[in-house]
Amino acid sequence: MEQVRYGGLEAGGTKMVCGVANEKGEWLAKLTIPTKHPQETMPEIIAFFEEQQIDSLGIGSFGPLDLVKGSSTYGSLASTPKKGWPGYSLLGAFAHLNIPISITTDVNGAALAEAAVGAAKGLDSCVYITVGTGIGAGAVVNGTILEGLSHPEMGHIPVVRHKDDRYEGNCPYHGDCLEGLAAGPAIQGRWGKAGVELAEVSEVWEMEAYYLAQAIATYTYVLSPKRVILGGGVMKQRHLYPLIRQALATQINGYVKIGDLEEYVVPPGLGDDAGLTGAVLLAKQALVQKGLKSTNL
Ligand SMILES: Nc1ncnc2c1ncn2[C@@H]1O[C@H](COP(=O)(O)OP(=O)(O)OP(=O)(O)O)[C@@H](O)[C@H]1O
Ligand SMILES: [Zn+2]
Repeated sequence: MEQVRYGGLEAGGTKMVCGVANEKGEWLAKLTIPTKHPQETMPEIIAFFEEQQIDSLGIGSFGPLDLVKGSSTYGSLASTPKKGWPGYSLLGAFAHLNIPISITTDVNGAALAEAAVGAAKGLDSCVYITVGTGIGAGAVVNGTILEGLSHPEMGHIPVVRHKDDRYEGNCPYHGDCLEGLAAGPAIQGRWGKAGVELAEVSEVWEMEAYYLAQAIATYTYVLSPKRVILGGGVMKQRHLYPLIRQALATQINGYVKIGDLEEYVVPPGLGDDAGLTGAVLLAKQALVQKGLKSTNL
């Protein structure tokens, strides 16, 4: 029998990573191109997947996305500031391939990949948070990615301000939500320099940890995940991990029995392939759901 070919697309605001993998998860082909206007970027991606003769496709995309079941614009990008992309249907772009397609957020894809083969391997729940230009989080609950009305927007939860924080916050929708106070651009806006140049300034990271710990406490109370994975550019400041664990312990104050915090709050287990791995797992699930394949994942 010919081998199955799973297509994965990690659609990012900066770059598009495409890959094709077989059943064993071995990469058969890959393509990375910069994200420009969709009219420029998408034809190359579509041609790649056509040529690769994939059997199903998984997409983990930057958002916000319309994932409202039954919506006529299901699988389209919503109000992104990226030129040309609002309203663009990622799902529609591949409809003519006539294959099963599954689409979710990049962070849901990353959570799925981490739960399957990464830092939460063997667990049936986790939350994956990225702290970069924005803050986003995805979750696996009972072995399945979490979607509902559409997809979660965990980066935009309200947080209690740090007593020394005078920064107004920069979320265009909420001002001082989590993303508005703690994503990379908020660090730059508050302290006047990019995070990478502030590595030695302890107040910066103490405040950052205070906000991220609040988010983790909230996700812990609401979702009760078995592990929380933190990635993204800002988390390259490795000293943030112990600071976050400490702040989390203080904030939860023993109310939830978490166990070893070093095992609860962890860095990603997958490297640069995380997004693509998640996308390929979605492709596998899409094929199984269509009944075209019966093996378990
Ligand atoms: N080593 C570092 N230390 C602190 N901050 C960093 C570091 N590297 C990158 N950043 C910050 O992370 C942000 C970029 O995040 P990231 O590298 O995850 O890219 P991104 O893909 O644009 O983010 P997003 O996933 O939100 O779209 C910038 O605000 C940058 O200042
Ligand atoms: Zn917000």
